[in-house]
Amino acid sequence: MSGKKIAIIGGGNLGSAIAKGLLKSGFSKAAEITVTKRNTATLKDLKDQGVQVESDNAKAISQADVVVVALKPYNVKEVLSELRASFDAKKQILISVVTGVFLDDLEKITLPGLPIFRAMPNTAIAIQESITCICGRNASEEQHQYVQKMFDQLGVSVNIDEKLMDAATVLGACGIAYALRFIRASIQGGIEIGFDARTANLIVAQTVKGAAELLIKEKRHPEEEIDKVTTPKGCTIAGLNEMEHQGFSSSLIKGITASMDKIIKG
Ligand SMILES: NC(=O)C1=CN([C@@H]2O[C@H](COP(=O)(O)OP(=O)(O)OC[C@H]3O[C@@H](n4cnc5c(N)ncnc54)[C@H](O)[C@@H]3O)[C@@H](O)[C@H]2O)C=CC1
Ligand SMILES: O=C(O)[C@@H]1CCC=N1
Repeated sequence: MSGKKIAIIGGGNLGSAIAKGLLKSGFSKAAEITVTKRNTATLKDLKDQGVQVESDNAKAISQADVVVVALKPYNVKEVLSELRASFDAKKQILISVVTGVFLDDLEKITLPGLPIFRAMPNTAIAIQESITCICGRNASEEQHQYVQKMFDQLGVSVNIDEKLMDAATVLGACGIAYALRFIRASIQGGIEIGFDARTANLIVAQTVKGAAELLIKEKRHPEEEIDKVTTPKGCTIAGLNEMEHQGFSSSLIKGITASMDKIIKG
């Protein structure tokens, strides 16, 4: 239990997922979390669990020890610059999960010297299975440890250099969508070869989970595991090679670089 009051500014997809993850993990009590949104009606689920929902950002920030900003990138400057007076650089830390807004910009919009972190999680944070890349400035060792502990409760966290934050956005945050699209395509294939959608979904999702666990728990390289599956002249290699002839790996790599270009060039 952290004991700190956390204000999440912007209770959309990610802001709400963070609140749910903090609750489920036991890192925060419901009464320690405030989630803000202009129209709080859609936050009923969180409110029913005892989370404070609020449309007044200034009030939420001034009562918080930790401010998590989960606004859309184009809203950040406008919203935060009006809230400058609510921050306290001596007592608070700011954690931004916003894509493409630098530590430099965040410090200019808020207060000089305010301990500021950028964290890039993905939506699996709602079930404590996110990968979250973190970087920060102006923070003490204790504050760094707090932020890392917070995101470790919500999955796995890794400290990175800020210059890799856009790449982290693509690989981890966008990555969950790429993985889900792989799963959806596999389900469609599974239906074509005879399964009903529900059974295909279960088989594919558990297969992907197993593949990921082999890499995470056993620290194996994917190709080492693939070699164990590909019987000579067998059906796996026939399928894999056809996928590669159709551009499977190439399309993924091109998709990843297209996402990166979109962040960099807008
Ligand atoms: N959705 C995702 O998977 C990820 C999103 N991000 C980043 O997180 C941020 C939020 O993304 P989403 O949650 O997907 O967007 P979203 O649009 O679902 O959430 C933003 C929320 O901010 C609220 N909002 C707008 N103006 C406000 C104001 N003045 N005061 C309080 N709330 C206000 C909106 O009503 C909305 O609910 C973005 O910057 C995005 O780049 C980062 C990693 C993953
Ligand atoms: O698509 C987006 O722009 C956001 C950033 C990472 C995930 N969703």
